[in-house]
Amino acid sequence: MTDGTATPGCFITFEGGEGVGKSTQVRLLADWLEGQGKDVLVTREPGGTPGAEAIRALLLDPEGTDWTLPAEALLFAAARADHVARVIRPALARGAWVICDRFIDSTRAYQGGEGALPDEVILQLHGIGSGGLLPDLTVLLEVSPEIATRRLHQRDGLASDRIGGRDAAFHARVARRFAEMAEAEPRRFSRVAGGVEAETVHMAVRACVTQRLGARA
Ligand SMILES: Nc1ncnc2c1ncn2[C@@H]1O[C@H](COP(=O)(O)OP(=O)(O)O)[C@@H](O)[C@H]1O
Ligand SMILES: Cc1cn([C@H]2C[C@H](O)[C@@H](COP(=O)(O)OP(=O)(O)O)O2)c(=O)[nH]c1=O
Repeated sequence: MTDGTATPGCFITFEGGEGVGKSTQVRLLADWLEGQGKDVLVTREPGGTPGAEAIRALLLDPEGTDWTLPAEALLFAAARADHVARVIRPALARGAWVICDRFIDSTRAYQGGEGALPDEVILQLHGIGSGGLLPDLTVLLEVSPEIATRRLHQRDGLASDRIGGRDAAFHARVARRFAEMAEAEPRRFSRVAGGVEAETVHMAVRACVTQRLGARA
C-alpha cells in the first residue's frame, strides 16, 4: 500500500461503472491467488464492516434520502474509514492479499469531477478518514455502455440502486472520470477491456498482477 506505512500485504482494487464485471473478476482473481496458497481477503465498498454496511443501506436504498453531494461524499468517507481501520489495514498488516470491489476512486469518479466536488476535497476527506491509504494496484475495467446495460438487465432486471439508477449522461461522465484518473496515475492503474468473455478478462487481470506486483504474485 502507498501511504508511507510499509506493510507486508498487497492491496488490489477493482473499479469501473456498474456491470463492467468487477465482482466477477474479484472472485476469479481471489480463486487464482488462493490456489497459490495465498492468504486472500475479498471485500467491497461501500461496506465490508457492519457499520459500513449500515451506511451502504443509507446511501443506496432507492427509497432512501436524497443526500446532498457533500453529505454523500462524507458518508462514503465514513464507511471507508471504518472499513480501512477494522478490516483492510489489519489484513495488510498480517500479510494478506486484500482485493476490494470499489474503493476511493469510486468516490473520486461518482462524487467528484466536473460539476461535482473537487478531487482535492475528496482526497482530503480520505486523508482524514483513512490516512490516505491507496492501493498497490487498481484494475479499471471498461466496457461499452451497451454491454454494461445488457449485463445489468440480465443481473438485476429493472431494479437499480439510488446511484446506479442515475441517467446515462451521469454514467458517461463517471466512465470519463475513471479514464482520466487512470491516465493521470499510470503506475497505480491498469486499464483492462472487460467486454470479452470473463475468462479472457481474467487472463488479462492476471497479467497485470504478475507484471505490477511481480515478485509478490
Ligand atoms: N466478461 C463477461 N461476459 C459476460 N457476462 C459477464 C462478464 N462479466 C460479468 N458478467 C455478468 O454480468 C453481470 C454483471 O457482472 P458483475 O461482475 O456483477 O459486474 P459489476 O460488479 O461490475 O457490477 C453479472 O450477471 C455477471 O455474471
Ligand atoms: C464506493 C462508492 C460507490 N458508489 C456507488 C457506485 C454504485 O452505483 C454503488 C455501489 O453499488 P455496487 O452494487 O457495489 O456497484 P455495482 O453495481 O457496480 O456492483 O455506489 C459511489 O457513488 N461512490 C463510492 O465511493
